[in-house]
Amino acid sequence: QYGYTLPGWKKYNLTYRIVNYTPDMARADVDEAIQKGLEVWSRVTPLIFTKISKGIADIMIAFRTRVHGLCPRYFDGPLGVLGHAFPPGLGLGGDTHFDEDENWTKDGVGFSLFLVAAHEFGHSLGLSHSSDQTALMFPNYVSLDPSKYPLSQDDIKGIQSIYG
Ligand SMILES: O=C1CC=C(NS(=O)(=O)c2ccc(-c3ccccc3)cc2)CC1=O
Ligand SMILES: [Ca+2]
Ligand SMILES: [Zn+2]
Repeated sequence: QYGYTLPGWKKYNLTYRIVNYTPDMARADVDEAIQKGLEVWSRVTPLIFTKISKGIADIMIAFRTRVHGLCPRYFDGPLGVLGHAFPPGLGLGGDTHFDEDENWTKDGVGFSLFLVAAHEFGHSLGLSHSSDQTALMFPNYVSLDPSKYPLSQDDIKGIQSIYG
């Protein structure tokens, strides 16, 4: 008990809401990419994610550009930063924004929404960047084959140190 746990959610049952959709992809494909991005983490923790369609969820997901709403961070147009997410907490905590100026894709040209979402949700759950270049939490986008299990041992060690 002398150790400390990283700031994570104090509960295992988290809600998420997709506030708006990118025109780049079919709605069903966005729903699936987000759901799979969350499943990457729920598979290795006791976390349970429940999708809600109105009201305030723990993890509010939105596609935004440039300066947007009350968000203290802004986007930079095409390329560069693809998304950002806030660490666990009230209000903005856990919220995840994707840069609508990117070309989002399921399996074609552009950035894989599933991969970027899985990375950003790592932040929403309390993880920071990893120096392990095979890690999902590595700071640079690597177009992994999404069908491959994107979590590295480093990611699993990190998330289980918060939600063991
Ligand atoms: O906190 C930050 C600040 C900058 C970021 N850069 S990004 O949006 O271009 C980004 C970089 C890497 C990824 C990624 C890394 C490994 C696997 C899949 C995606 C996703 C988004 C991502 C991020 O989460
Ligand atoms: Ca951008
Ligand atoms: Zn934002």
